[in-house]
Amino acid sequence: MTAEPVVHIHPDADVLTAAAARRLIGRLDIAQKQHGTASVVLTGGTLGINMLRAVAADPSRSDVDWKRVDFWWGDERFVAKDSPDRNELQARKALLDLLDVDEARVHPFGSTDDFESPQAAAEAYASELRRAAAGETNDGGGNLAVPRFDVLLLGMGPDGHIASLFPDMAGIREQQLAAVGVEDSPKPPPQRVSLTLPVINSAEEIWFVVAGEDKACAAGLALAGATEVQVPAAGARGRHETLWLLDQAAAGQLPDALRAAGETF
Ligand SMILES: O=C1O[C@H](COP(=O)(O)O)[C@@H](O)[C@H](O)[C@H]1O
Repeated sequence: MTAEPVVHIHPDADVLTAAAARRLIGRLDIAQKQHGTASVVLTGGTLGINMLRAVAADPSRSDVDWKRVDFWWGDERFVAKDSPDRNELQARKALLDLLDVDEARVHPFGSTDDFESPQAAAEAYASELRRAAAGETNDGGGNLAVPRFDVLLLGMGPDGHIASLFPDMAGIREQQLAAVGVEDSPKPPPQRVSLTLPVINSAEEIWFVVAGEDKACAAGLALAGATEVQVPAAGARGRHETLWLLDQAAAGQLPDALRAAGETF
């Protein structure tokens, strides 16, 4: 089962990140009430990190018991652990360092400090996913063993890339592995590690958080039926919800029917 995209349009990037942050807090609270724990897959990128800052600033963040939240990442730049390029480091500074988290539930990708290649870091992440999946029944990843992801956040590049899956490259075509190493990312830094599309699509809910005119063309193509190889964002579908949280500028080239059906906030 996969969910058709639903579009929410916000006036600007600040309103969008504040609304997405409030929504995430509410969703994690519900997940904890249902399952005892909650899990979120974080994204890097401008909006992804600004959204985490907005979670930190939201007074309702105390609704969530952050010690019972698992934090995963959709992708990582394969650089040194203390590099400012690391999605993990940016997320820690924006949010995790301000919360009382259980470090055993924080699952960053490995860095160049620990692994010789992005492929080795990807294999290790797949093993960590398998370990976390043990004891959970989640068949969403097909033959890939993955834990339950309550919410998976995605930014999107102007080329339509999601996580570190780029148009017309090997990563977006990968169906057998849970995570892949990337050697030649068109966006620097060139070496990266990423979840694959089947694992992304095993999430209960996928939320795109996208702002800016430079993203409008890719958003329009993704929602108008482009293939995932052309526009990787087109292939991401949550099991129960696929939400496109956009600002007005990013929504500028949506198909008319979707724009009309989209909720404006
Ligand atoms: O490099 C990356 O870029 C994308 C999009 O970032 P943005 O700054 O254009 O919003 C992001 O989703 C990904 O996690 C990150 O590694």
